[in-house]
Amino acid sequence: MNAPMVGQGQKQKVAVRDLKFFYGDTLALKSISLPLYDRKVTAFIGPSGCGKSTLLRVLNRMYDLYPKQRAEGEVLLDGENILAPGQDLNLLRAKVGMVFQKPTPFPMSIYDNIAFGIRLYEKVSRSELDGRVEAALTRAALWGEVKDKLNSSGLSLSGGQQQRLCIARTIAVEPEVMLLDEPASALDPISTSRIEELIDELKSDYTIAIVTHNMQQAARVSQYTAFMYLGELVEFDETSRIFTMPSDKRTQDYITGRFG
Ligand SMILES: Nc1ncnc2c1ncn2[C@@H]1O[C@H](COP(=O)(O)OP(=O)(O)OP(=O)(O)O)[C@@H](O)[C@H]1O
Repeated sequence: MNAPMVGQGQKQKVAVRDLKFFYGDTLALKSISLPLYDRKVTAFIGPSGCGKSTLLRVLNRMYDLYPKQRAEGEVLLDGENILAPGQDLNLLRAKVGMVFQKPTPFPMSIYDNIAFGIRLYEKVSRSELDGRVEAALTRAALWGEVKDKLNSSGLSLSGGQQQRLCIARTIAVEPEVMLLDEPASALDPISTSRIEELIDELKSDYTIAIVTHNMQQAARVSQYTAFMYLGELVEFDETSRIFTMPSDKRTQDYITGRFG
């Protein structure tokens, strides 16, 4: 595997080292090592069941909510192993935010969807909160569409708007890393391209990992791509290389649609 040579000179915001992941006795990730470079987008691709979502869920210890799931190895965030015991998981999840495939707004107003997370982590005045809500919605390219109905339910928005609301909610707590699990797969083509534009824009401030089944999307939005197969990392490289001259035949077969 060619990971150590790729992206030399770039800062590794996250370094995954020899990561194994178990669902009970089943090994779902087999010694994965890869970097997430600072303020770059890394796409995780591969056939269904290869472990993309599992890998993503390790990066903010989402799996911790489930007693039979466990990870071995290291995931260094700015050099600190987030898998080590004694981590403050709330703080970790504020630093490493996640957006899911299906938009999941809270059943509350648009304003409160954003304000909720801020209030959870910080004590801020009402006027400061207003500013933070506006800034997050603006950053998620949603402010113009919702500024006159901030008290309406988040659930009253369209699917694409709901997903941008969820991205705004993640941005509002000022994370450093954003994990996106097929964020556009439930959306129409116009909403999808808005989300892709947004990802491109967000990478100036955030380190982003995205799981996608859409090869064109991976090629459009990411600078680095990890191709996984049966719980292994087959290849990690610059996206342009993965899609033009992959070094492994399985990657070649996958990106040309021969399997998966
Ligand atoms: N809760 C679970 N309990 C047991 N095994 C699981 C669980 N979730 C996932 N797995 C197994 O772990 C492996 C990786 O699954 P994962 O969901 O990470 O794959 P994926 O690449 O994200 O797939 P997809 O593209 O279909 O979403 C699969 O073999 C899957 O069956």
